Amino acid sequence: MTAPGTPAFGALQGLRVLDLTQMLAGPYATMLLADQGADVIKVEPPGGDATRRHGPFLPGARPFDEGGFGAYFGSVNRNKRSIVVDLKSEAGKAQLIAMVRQADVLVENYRAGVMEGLGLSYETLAAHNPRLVYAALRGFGDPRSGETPYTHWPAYDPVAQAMGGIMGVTGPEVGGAPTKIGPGVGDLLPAMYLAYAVAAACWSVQRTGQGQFVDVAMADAVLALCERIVYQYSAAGVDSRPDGNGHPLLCPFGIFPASDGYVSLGVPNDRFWEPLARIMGRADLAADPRCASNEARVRHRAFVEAEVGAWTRRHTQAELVRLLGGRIPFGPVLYAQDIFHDPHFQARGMLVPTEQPGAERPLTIAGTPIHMGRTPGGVHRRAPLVDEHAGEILREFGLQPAPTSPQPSP
Ligand SMILES: CC(C)(COP(=O)(O)OP(=O)(O)OC[C@H]1O[C@@H](n2cnc3c(N)ncnc32)[C@H](O)[C@@H]1OP(=O)(O)O)[C@@H](O)C(=O)NCCC(=O)NCCSC(=O)C(=O)O
Repeated sequence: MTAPGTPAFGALQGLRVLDLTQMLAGPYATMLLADQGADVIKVEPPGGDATRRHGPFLPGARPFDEGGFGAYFGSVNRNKRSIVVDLKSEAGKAQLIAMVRQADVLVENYRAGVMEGLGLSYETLAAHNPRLVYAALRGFGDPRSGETPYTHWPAYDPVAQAMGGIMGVTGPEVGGAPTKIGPGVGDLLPAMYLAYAVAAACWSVQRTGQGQFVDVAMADAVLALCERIVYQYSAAGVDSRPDGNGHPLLCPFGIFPASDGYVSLGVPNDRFWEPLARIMGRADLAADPRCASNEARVRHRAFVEAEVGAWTRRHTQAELVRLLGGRIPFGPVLYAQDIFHDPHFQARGMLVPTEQPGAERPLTIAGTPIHMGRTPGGVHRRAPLVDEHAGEILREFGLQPAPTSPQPSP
């Protein structure tokens, strides 16, 4: 049956998700569900999710202490509705349990033990709804699926990036200190795994009628991304170290200078090496024993990268686009300003204007990279104000406002 608050679009239409998440990791996971049509109800603490205060704020935008939100919150909480429920009050706990009885999924990213401390453990909630898929995202996982020395450590993105192995392979090759990846992959990756796991668990509910506890650790998700360091160490005893802008097994494969910026190219096989050498005006390199195969190029990496780099830096990015685009795996290194003007991202719907309440102009946020032919997802609703949908949500669940819960905003 389709839940009343569910938008009429998306493959997950009809899936009701109670979203008790905060910061980036949990909200990104529920955003992935909401983008495909799930009815994601953000259950916020009194005062709202603290990340509402993170900017930037467009001129005139409603401030966070009046229930508004900055761009950080606006990006990852689109397509969701909001209700404030004080889970530290008896009335609030009862309200959540009543909502759980009618929901399909609950997602939270508190520290291990927080929900138990509130008397709202998975076991308690599953007793009220055995079909519930309960998804937890923590720094080092939940004790239910394996206690570790770090189970109770709080964690943010850099912690997961450091311990999951990705910082150890990122940074300058020579004398390189470990380097953090720009976007919060320590949050975003576990969020993606969690959303995938929720979808899988929901399919299992369809077949068995039973929900389950789903647990993704940030550190594990990052290691899963770094699968190469695992097999390299296992097979050859090779410890990880910063890869620089290249690849330990492929060459040329990385970033090269243009006269006015940088470009990237990936030429691991002869099918692309031969045309690259020809376009460079260096047909001799296609036959040179130092370059004849990927293995030879990896062995003579310094020579190959110097030859390719000496040629690329004589051209502008635009010239290189003309010479190499579509002929070999190639692309210019783009910054945000370039991306806003690039026809590809416009055509693919990746730059989506949304309302930031009170603001004089729309806030552009990143769209969904998922395109589905029959059940398209996308951004259909701006992020919610604090408690914005309390009235309609309570009505849909057949509930009265809890005495401690603020009245719905006008
Ligand atoms: C993010 C955290 C470090 C934040 O730590 P804390 O600020 O100490 O929060 P905790 O989760 O431990 O506890 C939350 C507290 O809020 C209370 N709480 C929560 N919701 C409610 C509501 N609705 N009503 C009343 N009280 C509430 C809850 O009972 C806890 O109270 P008390 O028990 O009384 O304190 C931690 O939650 C954590 O490690 N989470 C798992 C990993 C994770 O998701 N990290 C963030 C990734 S995002 C990221 O890195 C990034 O954005 O960058």
